[in-house]
Amino acid sequence: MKFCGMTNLEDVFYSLDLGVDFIGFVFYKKSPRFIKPQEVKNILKQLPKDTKSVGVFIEENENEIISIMDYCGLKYAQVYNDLNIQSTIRAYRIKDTLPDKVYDGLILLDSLTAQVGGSAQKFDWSILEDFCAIDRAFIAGGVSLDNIEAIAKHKPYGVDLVSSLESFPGKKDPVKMKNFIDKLRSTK
Ligand SMILES: O=C(O)c1ccccc1N[C@@H]1O[C@H](COP(=O)(O)O)[C@@H](O)[C@H]1O
Repeated sequence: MKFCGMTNLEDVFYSLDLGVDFIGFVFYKKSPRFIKPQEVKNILKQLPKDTKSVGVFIEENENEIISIMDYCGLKYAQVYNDLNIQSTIRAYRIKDTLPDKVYDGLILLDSLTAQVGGSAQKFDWSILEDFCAIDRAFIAGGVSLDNIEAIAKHKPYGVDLVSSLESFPGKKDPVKMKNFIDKLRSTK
């Protein structure tokens, strides 16, 4: 499970307490969850060394991504193009069909909407039936307490969510986080 769009230490600590596996930080300046590399570095140095931290990169090139990851101490880069970077989560934006060929490692499927990411919009999950890479795919886009059972049926590697956990963009609601985790655990 991945909780993304972290902007503060309190939300990160609580996510880890709840047992969230991947913690995401958005470096896209147009996002309301944008966080500066310096703040991410400061947060990460206060976390256990094995925390699976993820930087979300939209506009940066390979060298810029590697430089920010090294500076912050990030473990994974979530990227939206084929890039030659180790430890990526390759994100694909889905309208109504899945890509014919997908990257070898972890992948992420989010809905294609006017804004990139954090849209709270789901794609048609019925297309996941028989998807050959479901066991290494995070499903994102509008995942919430109300639809976790529908997505769990497809047995993805994980789910990734932002909007449904927030009290406002950039700030997580602890009650929503806890309720989601409780529902997810009772669904498995
Ligand atoms: O969260 C953002 O603002 C964001 C901005 C740019 C790229 C990705 C972003 N987050 C990703 O959005 C989806 C989930 O969004 P939601 O649950 O539908 O709100 C997930 O992949 C995040 O990593």
